[in-house]
Amino acid sequence: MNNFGVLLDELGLDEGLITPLRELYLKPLSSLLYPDCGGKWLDSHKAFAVKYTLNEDLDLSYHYDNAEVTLNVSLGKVFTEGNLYFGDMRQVPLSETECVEVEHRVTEAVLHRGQHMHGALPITSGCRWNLVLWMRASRQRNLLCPMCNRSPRLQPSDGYGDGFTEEDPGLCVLT
Ligand SMILES: O=C(O)CCC(=O)C(=O)O
Ligand SMILES: [Fe+2]
Repeated sequence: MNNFGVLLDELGLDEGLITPLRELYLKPLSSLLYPDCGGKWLDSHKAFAVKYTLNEDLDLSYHYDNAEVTLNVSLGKVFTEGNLYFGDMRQVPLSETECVEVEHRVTEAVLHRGQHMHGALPITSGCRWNLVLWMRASRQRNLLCPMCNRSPRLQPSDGYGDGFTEEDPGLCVLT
C-alpha cells in the first residue's frame, strides 16, 4: 500500500525490539481490549516504517490491515495535516459508515483492530514517518483469512510469513 518505507526485520530489529514489544506489552493490552479478534493469541507480526513527503506518498487510502491488531506510532518528523481517520468494521457497508478523524501526535501511538477500516489524510508539508506493527494471531486467522474471508490455502514460508500456521511445516503464507 505504501510506496516508501522499510521492513524492520530487514534492519535486524525484530528480535531485540519488536518481538519483546509485542510479547511483553502489546499482547497483554490486546488481550484485554480485543479478545473478540484474537488479541489474546498474538503470536507473530510484520513491522514496517512508512514515509510520506510532498514528492512521494502524501496519504494512505481507506483500507483494512492484514493483521488482527495494529499498532501505529507517529515517529515524526515535522509535518502538517496527515491525520488518521477511522470508519467502522470492515463488514459494515460504507453507506452506513461515519468516519472520525484522529489527530496523531508525534511520539503517540494508536492501537486498533486490523479489520477496523481506516486511512491517513494527506500531509500538506514536511515529512511524516510512522512505525506500523501488524500483529497476527494464528489461532484466529487459521480459521478464516482476514484478507479474503475464506479458509486459507497455504504454502511454506521463511520467518513469520503471513502469520498462519500448520502442524507441519510451520509458519505459512497465503497462496
Ligand atoms: O499512519 C499511517 O500512515 C498508516 C496508518 C495505518 O494504515 C494503520 O494504522 O494501520
Ligand atoms: Fe492500516
